[in-house]
Amino acid sequence: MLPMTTDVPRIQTVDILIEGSTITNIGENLPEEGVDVIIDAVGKVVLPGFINCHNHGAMSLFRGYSLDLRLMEWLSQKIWPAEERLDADAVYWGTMLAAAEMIKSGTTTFADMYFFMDEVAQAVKDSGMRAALCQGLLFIDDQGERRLQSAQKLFENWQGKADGRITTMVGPHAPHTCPPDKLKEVMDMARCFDCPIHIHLAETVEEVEHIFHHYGKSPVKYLYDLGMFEDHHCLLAHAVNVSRDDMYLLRGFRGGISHNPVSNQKLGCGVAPVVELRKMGITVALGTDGAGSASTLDMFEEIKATAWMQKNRAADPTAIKAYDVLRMATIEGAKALGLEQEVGTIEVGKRADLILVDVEKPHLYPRTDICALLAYSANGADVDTVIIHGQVVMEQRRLRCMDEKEVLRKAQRAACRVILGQQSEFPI
Ligand SMILES: CSC[C@H]1O[C@@H](n2cnc3c(O)ncnc32)[C@H](O)[C@@H]1O
Ligand SMILES: [Zn+2]
Repeated sequence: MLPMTTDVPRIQTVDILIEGSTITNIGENLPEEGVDVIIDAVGKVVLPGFINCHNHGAMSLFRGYSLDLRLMEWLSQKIWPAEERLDADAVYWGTMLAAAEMIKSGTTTFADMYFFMDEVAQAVKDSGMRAALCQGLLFIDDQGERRLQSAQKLFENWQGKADGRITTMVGPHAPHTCPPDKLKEVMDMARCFDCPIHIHLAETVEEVEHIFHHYGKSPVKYLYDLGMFEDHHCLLAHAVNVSRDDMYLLRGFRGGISHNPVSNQKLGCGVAPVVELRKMGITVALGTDGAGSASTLDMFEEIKATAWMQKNRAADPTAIKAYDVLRMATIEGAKALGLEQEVGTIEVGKRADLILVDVEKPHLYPRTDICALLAYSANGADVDTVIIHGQVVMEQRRLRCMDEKEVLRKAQRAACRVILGQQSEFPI
């Protein structure tokens, strides 16, 4: 196993004992008496499950729909009109589709910001995943107040539910969709619930220009001056277009950044200064964003994209190493969500959120440096078995908590309804 507990890679050949939802012992040749289920991990590498720190799960319904546009055109002309046709059933099956894909590619925890959060939470409960959920709070129409009430209901109904697999956050969408008075209200709400804040920040140059035009400062400085980084735990999605001054303002803030490189590349947003942020001691985790922009929810793709983009940005292949990026996908993700006491490493006392990666494959031979093979050569289809909260949710690539065919069928039907506005099928 690769426990991700140390700053440098440490591979151990050991047994892992799980009792209930918790890892209770790690060691060589642990006794088998009284153990109900034994999983033989020969030929596999056991890792902590990946933590996808920024997603809009039900946007998996928009995969392949409306591509090759700038962010604000994509959102305002295509996605937001389609999202008006969303209903509870569509969000449930869209999130189940996302959960199926995430589990099958090794993700055990995800952060989600969306609408119809009762259905998102139900899908998390049913799929067996762990998630940090927030109602998306946009104030661009007359629905802002209703969304604030939904955020309160999400906290009241779901915080700590599904055996503790669900936690909640407060989710102002972005500086350009939330006016300052609403951001203050949202910060009060986060303080009152003792919840983290999850927000998109500095994703595009257009956002930076928009905020500069209205407030005469950068998006980071705008949130800083509002007091967002004073005492709140914040999860900042993107932070691509940040200056050196912005980075100094962020130094020491509680929480972390979700770097989402595939979505950033696809939308032409730029390359986040990950190496510099990390050098300043800022936690940088990984996320996919919704499959509408990222196209897949496979964290192995984010791991590779991070490595390639940062090496290229620095014109230096030593700028970020395979193990650094694996840490960003695991323990750094746990820190960004405030869940580092629970998940992110394989340690006695932590929740049993583990993945078994099958390395008996041509593209993972010869057995040289395991970290390099996992970060640069493996892909989601190499994940064989997934355990979340002590429960085996996938074994030999078969999902155990959902009927995969039903999920595909129901998601297809929902996507037709939401995108086409009717029950008809897409032309092939
Ligand atoms: C308020 S719920 C989430 C909201 O965000 C939209 N969205 C999806 N991807 C992005 C992105 O990359 N940047 C900003 N906003 C995004 C989604 O469509 C929902 O409306
Ligand atoms: Zn997003």
